[in-house]
Amino acid sequence: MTTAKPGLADSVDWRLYFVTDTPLAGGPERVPWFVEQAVIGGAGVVQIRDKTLPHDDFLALTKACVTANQRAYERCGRQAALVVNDRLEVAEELGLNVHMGQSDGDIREARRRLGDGLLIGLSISNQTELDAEFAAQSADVLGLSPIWDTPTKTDTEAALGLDGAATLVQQTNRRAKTVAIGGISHGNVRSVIGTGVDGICVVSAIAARPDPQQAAAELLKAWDDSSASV
Ligand SMILES: Cc1ncc(COP(=O)(O)OP(=O)(O)O)c(N)n1
Ligand SMILES: Cc1nc(C(=O)O)sc1CCOP(=O)(O)O
Ligand SMILES: [Mg+2]
Repeated sequence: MTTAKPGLADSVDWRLYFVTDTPLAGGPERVPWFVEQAVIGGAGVVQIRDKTLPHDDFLALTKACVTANQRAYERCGRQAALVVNDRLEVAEELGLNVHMGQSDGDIREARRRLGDGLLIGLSISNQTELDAEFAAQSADVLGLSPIWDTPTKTDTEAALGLDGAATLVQQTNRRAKTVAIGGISHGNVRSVIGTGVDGICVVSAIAARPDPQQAAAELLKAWDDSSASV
């Protein structure tokens, strides 16, 4: 077993990928509202990320986000692919996709446990990491990280910049989906889309905005505006 079954990654709309942030939302009880608003605004993927909650609280938060995603579906007819950050046991228990960093454990073990009906994301910060992953591919989507330094997460590798991201996208030969993360805002999103990634991934550009639904809709619209030039 390697990547997920054929067609699964293609069935996801990667263009706008929202990663939750509990402090920015104002606490765990506020996170599901941000998820619902982001999905109604057009996010095709939502990652539940909380680096500090104990297991049971994170499990409850993730379940509440599943419900929020269903509520969004009832309101707008669309729902997002849900991804669990780091916590493979929660992804396994709830039957959700997972995103892992380079230090989050063995991605091949994650594939064995999740099977081929769920998607696995992996953070990639340089060519060496990309080569290592493709030597025995398990990931369906690569988070190119970070594009720029960001106050939202400071323990990152060196920033790739637009040229670094574009080079990595080319090196994938489309063997995996690519999403860009780190420092992406309404002001620079079009330049990131121009690197050839399948999606842009944001935290604060949605989670720190008073109207997350509108913020998401504006970010998604950047794809329409740029489609003539990509
Ligand atoms: C889509 C996406 N890409 C990269 C990351 C960062 O993952 P990681 O390096 O494991 O850092 P944490 O998010 O776990 O702090 C991501 N979460 N999502
Ligand atoms: C969760 C995360 N991972 C990153 C990485 O580079 O791996 S940067 C990041 C946070 C991105 O936040 P914002 O959109 O507010 O810049
Ligand atoms: Mg991680």
